Amino acid sequence: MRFGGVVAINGLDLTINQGEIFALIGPNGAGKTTVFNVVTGVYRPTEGSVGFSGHRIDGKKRFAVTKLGVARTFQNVRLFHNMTARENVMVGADAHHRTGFVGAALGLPWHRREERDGRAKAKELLDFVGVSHRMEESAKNLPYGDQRRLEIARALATDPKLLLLDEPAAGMNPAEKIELQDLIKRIRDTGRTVLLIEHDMSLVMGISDRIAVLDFGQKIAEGLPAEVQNNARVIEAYLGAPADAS
Ligand SMILES: Nc1ncnc2c1ncn2[C@@H]1O[C@H](COP(=O)(O)OP(=O)(O)OP(=O)(O)O)[C@@H](O)[C@H]1O
Repeated sequence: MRFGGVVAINGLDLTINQGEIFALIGPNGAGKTTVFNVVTGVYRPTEGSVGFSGHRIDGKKRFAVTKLGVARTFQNVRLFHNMTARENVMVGADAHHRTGFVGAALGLPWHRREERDGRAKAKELLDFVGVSHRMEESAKNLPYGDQRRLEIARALATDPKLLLLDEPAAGMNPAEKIELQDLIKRIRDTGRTVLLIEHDMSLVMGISDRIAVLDFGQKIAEGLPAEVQNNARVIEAYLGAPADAS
């Protein structure tokens, strides 16, 4: 993937298995968020392809990728600040609803049923992420850690097979990180696949089934947490010095 003269991802070959927690790590600017943007249809890759669940999805529109079962959260929280937590989750679920705007405006019966089901589903998801006690509060009044979990609930509302989390632990305190770790495992345990970008190494090492390391748009290592942690190229990329330098 190029942006003018910048090659953000270069010859990257990644296979993520169904039902695993896969982490994408690497120094700032390595290309991690660009991978998310290419997978979710924000950018059409200048070369290469992306396959998901038997479909080729590179270049597809964002809503089409969502419909196929891919959802994401963003590096910076993106919520509807004046809507309640529950409404934010219901908006997330709209990607799968039948009626849309016209049905809502006409008050069609199946729209009313969807609305009722949507409210119940939203509560369930907020319970699942641990924010249901604040579901009628405006998103902007939630503590930061709860906003991040609300974002995850909103992404889950589309019932994704693959969930992409972009730095979910950023700005969280240690207790919130432990809860997040547990939440990500529970998401995987419901049968979903999780692709994670994260800078917090203890979180990454603690929950990932496999890890790939990017540096300047290229994959420099891939494997189990213990393998990646001890890889000389990875240590070099992070420390910015040859691995054997003393
Ligand atoms: N829309 C864009 N236009 C131009 N350059 C871009 C664009 N998006 C990303 N880049 C460039 O691509 C490279 C990879 O950026 P990317 O945001 O994917 O890195 P990252 O690994 O997610 O970094 P970070 O950990 O800091 O979020 C950077 O050099 C960045 O400046």
